[in-house]
Amino acid sequence: MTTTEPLLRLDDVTLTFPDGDSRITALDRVSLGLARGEIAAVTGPSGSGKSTLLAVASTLIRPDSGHVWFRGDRVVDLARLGRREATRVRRENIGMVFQQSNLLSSLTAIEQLEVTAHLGQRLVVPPATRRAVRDKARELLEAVGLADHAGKTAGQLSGGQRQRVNLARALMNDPRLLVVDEPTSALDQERGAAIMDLILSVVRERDTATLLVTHDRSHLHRTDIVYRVVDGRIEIDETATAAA
Ligand SMILES: Nc1ncnc2c1ncn2[C@@H]1O[C@H](COP(=O)(O)OP(=O)(O)OP(=O)(O)O)[C@@H](O)[C@H]1O
Repeated sequence: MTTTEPLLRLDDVTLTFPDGDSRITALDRVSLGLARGEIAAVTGPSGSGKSTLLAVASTLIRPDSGHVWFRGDRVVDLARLGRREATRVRRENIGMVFQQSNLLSSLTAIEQLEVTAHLGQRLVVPPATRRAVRDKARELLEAVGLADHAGKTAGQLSGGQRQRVNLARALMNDPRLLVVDEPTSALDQERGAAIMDLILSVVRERDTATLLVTHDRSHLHRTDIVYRVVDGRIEIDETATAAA
């Protein structure tokens, strides 16, 4: 890759899963590039491979073949990393927001963010670092409109509020890449629209490259490019992209 290369580049990525006696092709020779700060929507029918694409882009699954070039401190091929190195790259560079908020039920909103920041650090964290982490967590909770809810546990928050904490947590380590998988599917329409609006505003403001899987077409015009995945193959949705 040269310096003009994108943050993330998938080259001819294929991934299959076992399916009885045969295998199902979840990603079929997928290629795409995502520039720094670019927001890409990923649409397509159920079972077409969207979540699998995000899993590959965020090191959770290694594809059978192809390359997943990621430009962090140095350029690495996520498709070739061992588990340990993949975890390190993910923690340092990639934030994830999934359909369910999967917060730790006993922790308060601010603690959810702090735990993420301290993951991978030494067991004894210096007080100055702890303070800086807390300030950062407060600032992010404020950015997602939860400044007054920092002390509430996951169970004391509504679904929409939990998803806001989830977003703030995903941004805690200033990821170069954010992957977001159907963040509104567990919410009613109004709350879903508010979360989508928040995600798009926050990533744009922070210039965070984002891969956003969504069924909600009403926000596509706020993204930079719209992809469509059908049967594991990816193509640019020219009409939706032109309107973006
Ligand atoms: N862990 C797995 N084991 C076996 N098959 C899988 C696994 N994960 C996904 N698949 C299959 O791979 C294909 C793509 O699934 P994927 O979850 O990526 O689709 P999707 O587009 O995200 O669907 P949805 O919109 O319903 O979430 C599907 O046929 C699915 O059944």
